[in-house]
Amino acid sequence: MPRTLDGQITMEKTPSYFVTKEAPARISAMSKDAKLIVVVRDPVTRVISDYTQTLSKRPDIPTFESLTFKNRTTGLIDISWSAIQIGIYAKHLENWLQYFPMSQILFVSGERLITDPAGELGRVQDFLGLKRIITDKHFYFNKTKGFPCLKKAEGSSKPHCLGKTKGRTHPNIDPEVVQRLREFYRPFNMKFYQMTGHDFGWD
Ligand SMILES: Nc1ncnc2c1ncn2[C@@H]1O[C@H](COP(=O)(O)OS(=O)(=O)O)[C@@H](OP(=O)(O)O)[C@H]1O
Repeated sequence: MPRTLDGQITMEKTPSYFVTKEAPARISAMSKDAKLIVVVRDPVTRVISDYTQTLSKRPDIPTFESLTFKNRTTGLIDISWSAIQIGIYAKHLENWLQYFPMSQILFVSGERLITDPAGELGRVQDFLGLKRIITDKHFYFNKTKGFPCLKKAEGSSKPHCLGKTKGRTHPNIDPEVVQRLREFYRPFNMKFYQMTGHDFGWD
């Protein structure tokens, strides 16, 4: 990681940190004052998104349903599937709270990042102690992409949307399977809302 000069903030992003058991101890050993930012979305949509990403790389993987259930008849969810595990946010957060106080962790809503990117980035800027430089005027809704995009990319005068691997169309999943996943995640979501003091509205 490059050295941080006065007036600079060094940021590092790795999606798997939040769910890696060893990460909190390692990061705390590096810097106890580090601020942690985690983007979380409805774990049910997350697992479908995760599956969509794997499917795009390996079209021969089993169906979503067969990966989700250990036993389809009883509705027993296969919690050994990493895509299911990752969405149990309360469990992962417990690990982090052994090393960091909640005041050093910001959970960004993945849903609001789409519906109100400037609002969510406002929270990020406040959390980092920065002036609110990024505001509504930096974004526009791109109808083709179906997502908000930047009016101007950094160092360029051209608009910029995220790439093709962000915002893929999800396959249709049997509503019964989705319902079962909702039931599975509900208690973990409730616990997560309690721990963070924030209702993300995923039910
Ligand atoms: N502005 C904008 N444009 C495009 N996509 C957006 C945007 N904001 C949030 N998202 C959501 O980001 C999801 C992909 O991010 P990931 O978390 O998979 O990224 S990462 O690979 O883990 O870094 C991606 O998930 P999918 O829709 O499942 O592809 C998007 O829903």
